[in-house]
Amino acid sequence: MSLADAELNEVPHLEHPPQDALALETRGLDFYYGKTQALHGVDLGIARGKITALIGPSGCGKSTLLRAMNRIYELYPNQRAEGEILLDGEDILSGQVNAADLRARVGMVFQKPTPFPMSIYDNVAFGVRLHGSTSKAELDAIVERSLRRAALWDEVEHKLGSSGLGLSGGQQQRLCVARGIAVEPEILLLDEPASALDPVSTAKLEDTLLQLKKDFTIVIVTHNLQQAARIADYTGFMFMGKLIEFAPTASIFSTPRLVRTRNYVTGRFG
Ligand SMILES: Nc1ncnc2c1ncn2[C@@H]1O[C@H](COP(=O)(O)OP(=O)(O)OP(=O)(O)O)[C@@H](O)[C@H]1O
Repeated sequence: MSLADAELNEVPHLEHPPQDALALETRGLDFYYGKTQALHGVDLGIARGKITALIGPSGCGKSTLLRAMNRIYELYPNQRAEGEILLDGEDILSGQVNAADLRARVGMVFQKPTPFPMSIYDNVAFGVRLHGSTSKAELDAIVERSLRRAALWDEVEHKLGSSGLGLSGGQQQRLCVARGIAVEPEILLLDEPASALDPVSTAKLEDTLLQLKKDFTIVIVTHNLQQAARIADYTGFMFMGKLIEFAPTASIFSTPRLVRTRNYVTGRFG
């Protein structure tokens, strides 16, 4: 049952998971593109072993927040984050955490499938090779396990030497998931991973993510509200660079506390 308009309010409502359940947390996170501030004091808690969805209108800061979590923005000039991002309690913005190590712990899958121009096998092995020496037998096992977990093994096991670019869009995206999890990250970030996929490939990717949350913490940015409702345990609603509502997904969709969240999830603006 929805709350009456009078009961909805404008004060941010953040119902985060308990502190000891958090894999990652942002505290007072601000983000700047040059002089433009794109995030304003974001406090967000990401529960370990769950799927958290970030939703909100275009330009509200969803991708920016995601990109802060593994400091990928550092690869671009004039982008900076201020505040704290705690990964297992350690502040990754403190200057003490090496970027390469961080990105092995917090992997990312982008909106458009981005297989490297190399074989399916080498795509998955890429990060593992980068992060240390592994025997051929170990590498074979990691590649197979990662492709199985990404629900792609059955479709590619006989063509591991073929180019990753020869796969369909949906397969390419699952290949990127396999590449991301091959290094056993703690957290997998996905930025609109299904936006370029057809409904069948989208359903497959969603099933894959539901399987993966047994082993990984997942954060997904999506425009697709049904997708958030289907797969996310927690959902955060962002508006103009602020996280204004955060709660278990069912509450966000059935009993949103803020007028803006209600209007967005019921399709009144977006
Ligand atoms: N490279 C950039 N340089 C300057 N401003 C940027 C840059 N990238 C994003 N912004 C601005 O930061 C704000 C947040 O953008 P962001 O991409 O995080 O939003 P979003 O919620 O992910 O949007 P969308 O749903 O359209 O992808 C926007 O106002 C955007 O214009």
